Amino acid sequence: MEFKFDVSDIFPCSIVEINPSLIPPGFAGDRRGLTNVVAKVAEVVNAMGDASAAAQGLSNPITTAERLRKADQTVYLLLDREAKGGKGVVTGMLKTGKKSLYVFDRDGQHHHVSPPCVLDFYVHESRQRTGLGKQLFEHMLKKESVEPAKLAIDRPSEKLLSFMTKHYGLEAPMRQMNNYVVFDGFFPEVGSADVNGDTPENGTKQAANGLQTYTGPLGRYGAPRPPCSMGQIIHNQSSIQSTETAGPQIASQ
Ligand SMILES: CC(=O)SCCNC(=O)CCNC(=O)[C@H](O)C(C)(C)COP(=O)(O)OP(=O)(O)OC[C@H]1O[C@@H](n2cnc3c(N)ncnc32)[C@H](O)[C@@H]1OP(=O)(O)O
Repeated sequence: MEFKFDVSDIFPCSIVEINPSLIPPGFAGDRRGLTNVVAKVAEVVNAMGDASAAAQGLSNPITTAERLRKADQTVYLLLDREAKGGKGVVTGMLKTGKKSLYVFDRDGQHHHVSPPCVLDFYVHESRQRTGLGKQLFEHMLKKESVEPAKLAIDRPSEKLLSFMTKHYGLEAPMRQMNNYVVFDGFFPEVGSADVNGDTPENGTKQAANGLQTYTGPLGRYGAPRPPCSMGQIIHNQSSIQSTETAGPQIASQ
């Protein structure tokens, strides 16, 4: 995707990470330069978010600069810095972030997890199926030190499911009520150190990696029931407590 300004001037390498500050890596200008560059980064993020939404048939973009500013998420941008006579084009975008989720495994056991998630992923139509998606995804895996099977994916398209099968051998997605998908390997093996934890009275099992297995009653959307007795409410004892964020997200964003 082309922009009216030179993207190769703003972004110093072929894959850049954009965090909520919207300041590109390596920026070393004055205050006015900063305002200018942040506006350009916002324009790129918004344009890639719009293109991704259009490619997925969504009426609203999942990725916008405004949303990124408010969330603890990362947008990775892939560039061809040599294209257009050195002006550069943006060829791909991948957004990740941690989410507090309830997910169930193949045995129907519910878990409360805060995994790294793939939230939005797009490669420009003119460059799809040329390996750029894999290049961007591999970069993210390395930066976030995560294995593909440990990711949760928000509303994956058929193309992305095919991508996960082709490149990482991940098949038979476990589709969740919140529209996320996880694969075998997401949950720790039974008997591994990860699932050995205390079982407190509230029916949750706290694992070493923060994964909680919930064995109590489930409420709407398959989530554990909120505190129901006055005693629980007064003493702020919910049925389950997140290790990562205040409230688990049932619906995707
Ligand atoms: C959480 C989410 O973001 S869900 C939404 C994911 N994004 C989209 O569906 C938007 C449109 N698609 C795309 O932007 C891209 O195709 C991506 C991001 C899914 C993959 O990026 P690419 O650069 O095409 O991937 P890459 O070239 O590394 O790998 C190719 C593989 O991806 C899958 N794939 C890519 N395009 C397609 C397609 N049109 N139809 C089916 N599978 C596809 C296939 O497995 C393909 O392998 P193959 O060509 O041997 O069949």
